[in-house]
Amino acid sequence: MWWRVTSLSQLVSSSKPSLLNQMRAAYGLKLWQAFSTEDFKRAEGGLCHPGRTPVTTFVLGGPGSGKGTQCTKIVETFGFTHLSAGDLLRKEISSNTENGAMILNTIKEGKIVPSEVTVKLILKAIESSENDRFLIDGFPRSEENRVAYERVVGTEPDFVLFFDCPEEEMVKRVLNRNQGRIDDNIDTVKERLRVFTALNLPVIKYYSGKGKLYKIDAIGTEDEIFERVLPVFAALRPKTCNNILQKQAINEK
Ligand SMILES: Nc1ncnc2c1ncn2[C@@H]1O[C@H](COP(=O)(O)OP(=O)(O)O)[C@@H](O)[C@H]1O
Ligand SMILES: Nc1ccn([C@H]2C[C@H](O)[C@@H](COP(=O)(O)OP(=O)(O)O)O2)c(=O)n1
Ligand SMILES: [Mg+2]
Repeated sequence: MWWRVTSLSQLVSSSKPSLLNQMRAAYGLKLWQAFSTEDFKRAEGGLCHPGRTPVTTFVLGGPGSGKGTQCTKIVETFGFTHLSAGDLLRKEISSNTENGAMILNTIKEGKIVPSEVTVKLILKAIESSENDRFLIDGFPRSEENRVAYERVVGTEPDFVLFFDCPEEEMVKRVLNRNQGRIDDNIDTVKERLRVFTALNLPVIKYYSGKGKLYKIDAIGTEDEIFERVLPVFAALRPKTCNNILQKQAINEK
């Protein structure tokens, strides 16, 4: 199997008190404040300008798998900035920009907008934010997306979440989403599922091969799923602390 099996499953198996509450007790109410900028610093250089080294997490999964729902919870708990590629594209449509009509048609047909357009929107959003940790939701949706991002940004994401959900459940959720979205209909969702399998699964497989993928079972209540997400972020701290300690040791020599 090519999925990365995280060694964190023990952490989520018994949830009384919940892992979230255990972490709150350990770090205080606003968990993300425990993850200082220093914790997240990696190599020299930066994403968009010198000295800037944000943490980036890609959030993947089929339509209706719960990406947006879980991103909201991650933001509340860990202080990430949520950048939904779909939201950025929908904003282009409602602002009547030069690409608006093309984006609308592409989304209606369940296809993928050219990478150049989407990467530019994501970069603009990162650059206009002061934050140093980003959840990039619904991107990359194809190898073309992935390669374009890496070419422009010059780095890979720190890790990738994949919400694994059966098709039947995804269809049910999309058709009940009730947000007035032009693509939340049976014909578009069928095409989106086809596109997901053909174009997005190879990206997921790619990150699995790189050891960056965290596969999350997306069946259950929103809170149950979030309990599965938590250890992925909790694991950031010791790892990055180790890096900092190593750096300090080198500097002190
Ligand atoms: N665990 C869950 N169980 C049932 N419904 C869910 C769950 N998580 C999210 N939903 C609902 O399913 C729909 C799709 O969720 P959303 O977060 O928009 O998914 P995505 O961003 O992956 O398309 C929304 O109406 C949301 O409220
Ligand atoms: N990287 C991306 C992300 C979204 N899009 C387009 C095509 C997608 O079907 C729509 C909607 O994306 P969005 O992430 O909002 O959809 P879901 O939350 O998975 O239902 O936007 C894209 O073309 N390229
Ligand atoms: Mg979404």
